[in-house]
Amino acid sequence: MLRTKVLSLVARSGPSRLMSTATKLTTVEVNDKTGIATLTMCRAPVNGLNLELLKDLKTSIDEIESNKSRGLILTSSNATIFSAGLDIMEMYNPEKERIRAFWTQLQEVWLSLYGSSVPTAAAINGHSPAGGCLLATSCEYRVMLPKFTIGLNETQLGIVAPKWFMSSFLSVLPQRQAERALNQGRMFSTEEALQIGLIDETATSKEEAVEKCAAFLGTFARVNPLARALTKQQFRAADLQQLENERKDDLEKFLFFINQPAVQKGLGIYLEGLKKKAKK
Ligand SMILES: CC/C=C\C/C=C\CCCC/C=C/C(=O)SCCNC(=O)CCNC(=O)[C@H](O)C(C)(C)COP(=O)(O)OP(=O)(O)OC[C@H]1O[C@@H](n2cnc3c(N)ncnc32)[C@H](O)[C@@H]1OP(=O)(O)O
Repeated sequence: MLRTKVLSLVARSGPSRLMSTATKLTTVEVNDKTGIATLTMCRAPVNGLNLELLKDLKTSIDEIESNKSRGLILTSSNATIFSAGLDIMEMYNPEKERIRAFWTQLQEVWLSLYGSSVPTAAAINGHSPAGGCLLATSCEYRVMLPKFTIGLNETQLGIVAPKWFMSSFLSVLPQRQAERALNQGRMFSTEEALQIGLIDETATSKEEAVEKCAAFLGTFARVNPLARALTKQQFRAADLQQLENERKDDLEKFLFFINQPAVQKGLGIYLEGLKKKAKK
C-alpha cells in the first residue's frame, strides 16, 4: 500500500484542511482557525479495530503529533457506532504472524494516544464497547451522544482486559467503580456514563459533540504548551512505562490466553450470536 509519512494536502472544505497519509480507514481534518485536528475512524461496518485500522490510526496520531496540532478530536464516520472494539475476527482462529502484528499495533496505538503530547478529546457519536472504550478513555475528555453504550465488556466475552486497558479506565473512574464495572463487564448507557463520570458531557448531535470537544481543547489556548504536555506526561508516565517495560510479556500473555481452546470456543459462540442478531 502506498503510504507516506509526509503530510499531504488532498482537499479543502471551508476553513478545514483534509490531510491524509493515503490511508483509507481514517481521515484527519485540521481546522485552519483553531488548529484542532479531527481524526475520524471510517471502517465499515462497525469500526472494528483490525490490523489495518490500527495501522491507520497510528499513522494519523503520529501525523497530528508531528504537525503540532492544537488538539486531537477522535470520532467516527458511522452514525451509530464509535467503535465496536477489537475486530473479533482477528482473534478468532488467528493466523500466527498476523495476530502478533495485530496486538503489537494495538499496543502502539494506545502508547501514542494515551501518551500524546497533544490534548485529546473523544466525540463519542455511537456505541463504544471494549476497545472503543479504550480509545475514548485514552483521551482527556469525552462527549457522548444519547442512547448509546460505553464500557469494558471483556468479561462478558470470556476474555480479560489487560492492565493497560485498566490504566485508561482508571484515569477516568475511581478504583472502586472501575473494578466493579470491569468485573461485571458492564456497559453504561450515555446517562449512566455521565452520572458515574465515565464521560464528561453529552451532546445532541455529532456536530455539537465535536464543538464541545473543541471548547474543551480551547481551554488550553492560554496555557504554555510545553508545561501542559509535561504535566500530562507526568500523570501518565507510570502507566506508559509499565507497558513499555512489559510489551513482550504482554504479547506472549495475550497469545497464550487467546489460543486457549475454551477462549476460542467462547469467541466463536459470541461471534455466532452477533451474526444471528445482525440477520434478524
Ligand atoms: C491477563 C490478560 C492477558 C491477555 C489478554 C487476553 C485477551 C485479550 C482481550 C482483548 C481485549 C478485547 C477487547 C475488545 O474490544 S473485544 C470486542 C468487544 N466488542 C464487542 O463486544 C462489540 C460487539 N458488537 C456489538 O455489540 C454490536 O455489533 C454493536 C457495536 C453495538 C453494533 O450493533 P449493530 O449496529 O446492531 O450492528 P451489528 O451487531 O448488526 O453488527 C454488524 C456487523 O458487524 C459485526 N461485528 C460487530 N462487532 C464486531 C466486532 N467487535 N468484531 C467483529 N465483527 C463485529 C457483526 O457480527 C455484524 O456482522 P455481519 O457479518 O453479520 O453483518
